[in-house]
Amino acid sequence: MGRHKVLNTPAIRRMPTYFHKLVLMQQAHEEVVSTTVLAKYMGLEPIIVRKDFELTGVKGQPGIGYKTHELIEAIRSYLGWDACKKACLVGAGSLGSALLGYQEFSEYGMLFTDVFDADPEKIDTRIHGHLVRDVRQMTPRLRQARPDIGIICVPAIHAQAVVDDMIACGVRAFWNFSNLCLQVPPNVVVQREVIAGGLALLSMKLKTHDII
Ligand SMILES: NC(=O)c1ccc[n+]([C@@H]2O[C@H](COP(=O)([O-])OP(=O)(O)OC[C@H]3O[C@@H](n4cnc5c(N)ncnc54)[C@H](O)[C@@H]3O)[C@@H](O)[C@H]2O)c1
Repeated sequence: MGRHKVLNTPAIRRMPTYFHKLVLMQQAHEEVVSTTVLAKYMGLEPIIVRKDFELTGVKGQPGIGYKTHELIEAIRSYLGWDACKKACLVGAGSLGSALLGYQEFSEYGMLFTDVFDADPEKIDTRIHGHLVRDVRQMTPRLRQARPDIGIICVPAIHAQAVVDDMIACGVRAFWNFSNLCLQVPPNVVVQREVIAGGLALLSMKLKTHDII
């Protein structure tokens, strides 16, 4: 069995927040940034921020900090946002349409190259400029287009079948928005996104702070 590098998930989850703040700082012509400033902004200990930046390979100057543009590029490279990834979205409903309209994905190196749906009302229409194709055309199209990422926005009951078809076409990474834990072979990676998880945490914070 292949050995996988253990990912520092909390650090990876913090990277986009650093990135967005650094871009704002760059726009404000702040050419140098210290870990103390970022740590205060994020409510973290400076040592955590320093260790996170170490992962990217960027070098700061003691007593001065990091060059903002170098840090931005180091984070971009560490996250693989400097390489273009082709994404195929299946299920162009409420959520799928919202994702298709999110312009910033291109800054993170992700481009929508294919969109599929099963609804005759949506097929052959354009959503945020992206052509929606009949899901029955998916297999021949994907064998040719070879997307890097499959984005799953279909109802849970259809998600596994859609993913199985995509795996058969060679798709090896899935961003799963459906309310289903997908079963995939070991050479396939899945990242499940659950907005309800954030809401659950917020609800618990409300409860424990006795706000409601
Ligand atoms: N992860 C989250 O936090 C989160 C948030 C919202 C919705 N969801 C989930 O995302 C999915 C989509 O939600 P929505 O609100 O956009 O629903 P929706 O009904 O608006 O959209 C679903 C779309 O999938 C299409 N579809 C159905 N079966 C298909 C198939 N076999 N092949 C291709 N397309 C097919 C439908 O025609 C429709 O356009 C659901 O599974 C929902 O539970 C998850």
